[in-house]
Order: sequence, then structure tokens, then C-alpha cells
Amino acid sequence: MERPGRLLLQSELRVRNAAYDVSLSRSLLIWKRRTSSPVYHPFRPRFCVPLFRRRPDPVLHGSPVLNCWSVCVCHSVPVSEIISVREEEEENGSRQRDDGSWKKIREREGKDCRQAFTVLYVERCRQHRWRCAEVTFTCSDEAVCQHWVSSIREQLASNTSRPKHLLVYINPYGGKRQGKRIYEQKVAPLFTQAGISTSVIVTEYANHARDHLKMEAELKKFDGVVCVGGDGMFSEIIHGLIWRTQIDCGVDPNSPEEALSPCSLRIGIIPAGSTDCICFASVGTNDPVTSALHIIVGDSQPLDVCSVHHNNMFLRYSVSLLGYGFYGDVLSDSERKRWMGPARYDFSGLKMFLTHHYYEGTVSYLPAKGIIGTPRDATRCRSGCVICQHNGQLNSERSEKYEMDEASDSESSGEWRTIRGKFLAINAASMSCACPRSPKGLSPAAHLADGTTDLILVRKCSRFNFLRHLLRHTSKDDQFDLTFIEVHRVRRFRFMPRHCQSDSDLELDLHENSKRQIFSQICKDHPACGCAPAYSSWNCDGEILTHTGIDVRVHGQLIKLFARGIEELPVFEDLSNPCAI
Ligand SMILES: CCCCCCCCCCCCC/C=C/[C@@H](O)[C@H](COP(=O)(O)O)NC(C)=O
Ligand SMILES: Nc1ncnc2c1ncn2[C@@H]1O[C@H](COP(=O)(O)OP(=O)(O)O)[C@@H](O)[C@H]1O
Ligand SMILES: [Ca+2]
Repeated sequence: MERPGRLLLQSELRVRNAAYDVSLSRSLLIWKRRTSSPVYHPFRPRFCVPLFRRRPDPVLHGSPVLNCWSVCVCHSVPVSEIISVREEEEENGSRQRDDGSWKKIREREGKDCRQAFTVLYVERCRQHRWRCAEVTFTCSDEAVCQHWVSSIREQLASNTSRPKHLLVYINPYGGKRQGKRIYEQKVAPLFTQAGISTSVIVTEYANHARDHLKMEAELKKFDGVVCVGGDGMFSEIIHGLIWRTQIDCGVDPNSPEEALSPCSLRIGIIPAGSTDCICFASVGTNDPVTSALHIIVGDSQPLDVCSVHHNNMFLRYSVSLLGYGFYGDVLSDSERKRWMGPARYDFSGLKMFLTHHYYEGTVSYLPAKGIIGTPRDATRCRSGCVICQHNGQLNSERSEKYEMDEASDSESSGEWRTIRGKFLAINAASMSCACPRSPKGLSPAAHLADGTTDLILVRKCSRFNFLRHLLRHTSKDDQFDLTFIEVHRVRRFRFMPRHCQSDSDLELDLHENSKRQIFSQICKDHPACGCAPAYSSWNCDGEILTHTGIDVRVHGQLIKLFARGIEELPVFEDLSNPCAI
């Protein structure tokens, strides 16, 4: 919790006819009620929070500080969480919004001038949701009031991390096809309030946003890019942005060995897709207003990105899940059922669980050495994560070294490990992949920005055992604590399906390959034929990869989101206190 620091302003102002001591410092806006005697107020539970908190905060973020036996005595809002300040006019007792101009309000019965201004700020609600709350201050002195408004505006303007111009891409067809409505009704009004200007593009076809970013967008004009859509839409945005950044920096984006240049523009995600796992895992909720507020306050959360190559040919980037076997099959099957909306994943999930296909192949991986943390940790990646900071620093030192000594990561150094077998699923989770379907995610202890991915191998097992594993994604039990599961935190990995393993197989001509895929497809669609398919496909952040043999490398902190990671829950939520707002 920030301390108030040197005061910039201090006045007595009124809030709903009660007198408050109001103060502004560079870090905090505080309003403290002038009455001191505590009053028991049992009928206002929304103003009640427990007295004892984990952190000894004298004032709570945007919330009244009080205990269950008193009315509110003190509110505070970090200046960094003020959205905007608005001047008000008051006529005949009712307050009206002023469209920017300042007007005097004469109270009918007195000669006093009554001036008012409203501060809009972030308020935390249940389950990591943020809302825009407001408080209106009135005072009798016009000059004092104007001084307050201009001082708060000055503080906001001096915050250089806030975006002023944003490039917004809306996928009107993602999820329940509500992207445009969500943006127009819930997000655009907040951006206007915060004085953010936008350039909005509603996409007309798949890869419209990617290609616009790659070739056309005048990125210099913007402080960030906003993606309104699901994980697939986000994937388009990062492909455009990463590609463009490499070209601008003279880096070959196709090379699997090159260290990629980090993107300077941050990306905001307004969730409007089916799974929205990248938003959920980096903010803690899939809520458009919460995401918009994280963008407005200028949050920044670095994110690891995996590059995926096949025979030195670039295929795609991934930030959440790379899944072969179960998740690949679920995705391929569900694409044909897009008309079902997000429910297609449940339908295809059940179908693929019953189908119970396994796939043979070889996985090789380079364990992440020298880092803090393992995939079986009880600690979670949270806002300001020290593990991400430590490992991120380690990565940047390593990548400098790597530039000089390319052999350090090579197979010749003997660090690579190889596992051959039959797998129901091979998953690489670069972040937890938490989403409403699985609130703790595919790898609950994975980190957003530690430069590693968690490689989860689910070996062939009975349907019953696989169900145990799947169900543990939704319970407190450890989904890795099963004999047929192994999990490794890695920097790099490769996969080769069995049928591709000999050199001659690697050279399979396209005709042969497509014939195999057709047969695989027939077998998948008619499991009664008894012939298990040789290949699955890779689910790469919700897109199907065209190749099965892949080489994956993690690029630590390659991009940045307008997010801050999932915030620790305050004690009152941990205890499920009914008094919580
Ligand atoms: C029987 C109980 C089964 C519970 C299993 C729960 C596991 C759910 C884990 C979901 C993993 C999400 C990883 C994110 C993937 C998205 O990129 C992708 C695409 O999302 P989009 O449609 O673009 O929003 N969605 C899926 C389901 O593959
Ligand atoms: N205008 C459009 N028409 C059709 N498809 C689009 C359009 N814009 C984007 N897409 C594609 O739609 C796919 C799904 O988008 P996404 O927003 O991730 O929704 P969902 O979560 O439902 O899959 C993405 O692969 C994206 O490339
Ligand atoms: Ca990671």
C-alpha cells in the first residue's frame, strides 16, 4: 500500500451533505469524514469489511476503511486508479453533468456558490472484477473547486504509462458474436471518459487484423492495441505485431535460432470469445469493463511467447496452450461445430474423451535450469510475481550469452532429454491456461513471464484414469499426481510423431501426407472401424497447426499486456465473508 507522501492539496469538501477532509498527494486521494464517533450500522453490509487484514493498510483501495461496528471514516484511492475527474453543475438541487465548461451554481436560498466535481475511480468487486465508481465533492469556493479539478488532471496527465491513442480491432464473429456490442456499450464510453482516442477496425474476414498490423497500421500513432475477441483473435494480433516488430528491428522472424525483439506496444484484451483463457489467466476474470479499466490505468504485464517451427520453417506463435492429442482433437472436431457457439468445446470434449485416441511419438525437451519454481509448486503467478521477475532477468542475461555462445542450448551440450511413448495428450502451457471451464488451469503453477513453458505428458491410460486427470482440473486435487502423468518446466521442446521418425518419413511427399490425414479423419469420424489414427493435430492457442512434427522455443517476455497479473484476493474474499461488496 502506498503511503500518502507529500500533500498537494487539502480542503474541507462535502460529500452528500457530510463534511470531509479531502487530501491529494502524488499517490493518493483520501477523503475522511469529519465525525469521529463510531456508530453501529448493521443495515449497510456493503460498507463492512473485516477490521483485521493481511496487510496492515491504514486505508483501503477505493473502499471505505471501517469495521463492522462503525460507519465509514476514511476512503482512499491511489491516484494511479483514478479514471478521470469531471466538473458538475447543480441546478434546482439536482446535479447535472457539465460538458466540460465550468458553471456557477447559485443555491436558491443563499448567496453561496456551490461548485461540484466528480472523481471516477477503480473499485474492486468480487472475483477480480473492477468497476468504475464515482464520488462527487462539493464546495462553496469556486477557485478551490477548480484547483482540485486541475490538480487531479495534472496528476493524471503526468502518468506516462497511460495510453492516449489506441488501435482497436473487433472480431464481430467471435464467441457469441457480441464483440461489437460489448465494445460499443461497455468499453467505448469508458475510453471516452478517460480521454482516450481510438481508431476502431471491425474485421471483415479472418486474418484481417493480423495483415493490417503486419503491413498497414501506422503503429507510431498509437500507445497500444486493443483486441476485442477471443484467444484466436488475440493470436492474430500478436502475429501481426511480433512480425512487424521483427521486420522493423531487422530480425529474421522465420529463424528458429534468432532472439526475437520484444514488442513495445502493449495489447489490451476485451474478452468476447469462447474460452478467453489469455484474458482470464492474466486478469483473473473475463469481464470487458475490468479489462477496459486495466487499459485505462496503463497496466503492464509481460508475457512469454513460444515460437513454433517445423523443419526450420516458422509455423506460429503461442502464448497459452500447445496441445497434441486430446486438446488438438477437441479443437479440430469443434471447428466444424462453430454454429454451436462456445458449447462446441463441451460437446467435442465429451466426444473426444469417449473416443480415447492415443498417439505415438517422441518428445525431447530442454529443462529450464537455474530458474526458481517447478510445475508442482503451491505458489501461483500473481500480480508483481517475483518468480517472473527473477527468471525474466535470468533469461535476458542468458539470451545475451546465447548470442555469443550458440552451442549452449544445442543438443551437443547433452542437456536435452528424450521420451518415447504412447500419449493421450501432450500439452505445453506457457501460462496457467485458467479459464471459466478450469479456474486453476492446465498448469496451475505456470508463470506468465518466467521464460518457460510447462510440458505435460499424459501417457496412454484407461478412460477412468484419464477422467480422473480431467476432473482434477476442476477440483483442488493435483492433476499431475498420477502415475501416467509427467510434467517438466522447459525452455524448448520438440515433438516427432512416430510415423515421421525416419528420415524417409520426414521427406513424405505432400500427397502421401494428405492421404494419411484423410484416412485419419475417416477413422476419427468412424471410430467403429477400429483403426486408431496415426496423427492428431496441434491446438496452438485455439488454431490448428498444419504440421505435427514441431520445434518449440520460449521467448521470455516478448510481448506486454495492459494487465497486472491476477491480484491476490483480499482476506475478506478468501474467507467468503458475506460482508464483501
Ligand atoms: C470432464 C471435465 C473436463 C474438464 C477439463 C477442463 C480443462 C479445460 C482446459 C481448457 C484449456 C484452455 C486452453 C485454452 C485454449 C484456447 O486457446 C482455445 C481457443 O479458445 P477460443 O475459442 O479462441 O476462445 N480453446 C480450446 C478449448 O481449445
Ligand atoms: N471478420 C471475421 N470473420 C470471420 N472470422 C474472423 C473475423 N475476424 C476474425 N476472425 C477469426 O475468427 C476466429 C475466432 O475468433 P475468436 O475471436 O478467437 O473467437 P472464438 O473464441 O469464438 O474462437 C479467429 O481465428 C479469427 O482469426
Ligand atoms: Ca511462462
